[in-house]
Amino acid sequence: MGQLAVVVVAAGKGTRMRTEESKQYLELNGKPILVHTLNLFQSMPEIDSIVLVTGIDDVVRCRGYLEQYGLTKVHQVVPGGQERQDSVYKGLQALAADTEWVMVHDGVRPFAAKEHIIACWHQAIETGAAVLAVPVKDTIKIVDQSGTIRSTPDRRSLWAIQTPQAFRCSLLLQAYEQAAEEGFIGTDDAMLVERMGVSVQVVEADYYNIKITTPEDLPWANWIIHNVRGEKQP
Ligand SMILES: Nc1ccn([C@@H]2O[C@H](COP(=O)(O)OP(=O)(O)OP(=O)(O)O)[C@@H](O)[C@H]2O)c(=O)n1
Ligand SMILES: C[C@](O)(CO)[C@H](O)COP(=O)(O)O
Repeated sequence: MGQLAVVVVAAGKGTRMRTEESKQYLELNGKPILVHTLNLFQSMPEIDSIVLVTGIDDVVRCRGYLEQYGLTKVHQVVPGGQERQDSVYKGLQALAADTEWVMVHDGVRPFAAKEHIIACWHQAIETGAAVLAVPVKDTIKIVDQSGTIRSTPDRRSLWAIQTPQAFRCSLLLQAYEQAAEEGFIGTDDAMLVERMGVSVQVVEADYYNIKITTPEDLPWANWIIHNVRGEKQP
């Protein structure tokens, strides 16, 4: 089926978390959040290799984690860029030349379910590109600068997009090259593929696959790790 690699991006500053330490290094049940995320892919036989993208000042610390936590599938640790998109692009450029399939994943999403990750990859094998997502539970409004509601999209067609996002590697690289040439910045990887006119499929996941973003996510993450993922206290 060809080599499957994961690019895990963890070069963000975690501004919205408002902690001194960047959120990917905060401890959850005795280990950094980022290590939980890397362990997830390390433990999956379907994954051949991992490229880790970190802040320029964190490369050495992260290389230390590889040894400390037995993360043997992480073949490259590369410094990221200003925007998430820059970091992903650097990760893609570090992939081995024979990588046929790539998944991009946020370093601060430690709870993606393995069966959903595999379903996402299988969907990408069928159609070229797929992302995990959940139907939105709230009513979403389009609101203008003055705070006035302009429209209410039909909720049945709204999905909250997660990672991993899986692609044929050559397709995603082409999308990133084109976006770079045209100065386009998107908020996820699929957007860059969509704007090439290529269809991206959604694969339904679950609501536990949170992106740890703001302080109130931390107690929720702590609950998930024990009650959903079944980890014992260290
Ligand atoms: N220049 C960047 C920005 C983000 N990320 C990564 O992209 C993922 C999702 O981004 P987000 O949750 O927005 O993280 P931060 O950018 O760190 O958070 P904030 O926007 O609050 O500063 C995170 O794993 C983050 O480390 C990255 O690798 N490089
Ligand atoms: C890629 C992503 O996680 C999908 O939900 C999200 O768009 C990342 O956005 P952020 O601005 O980096 O939080």
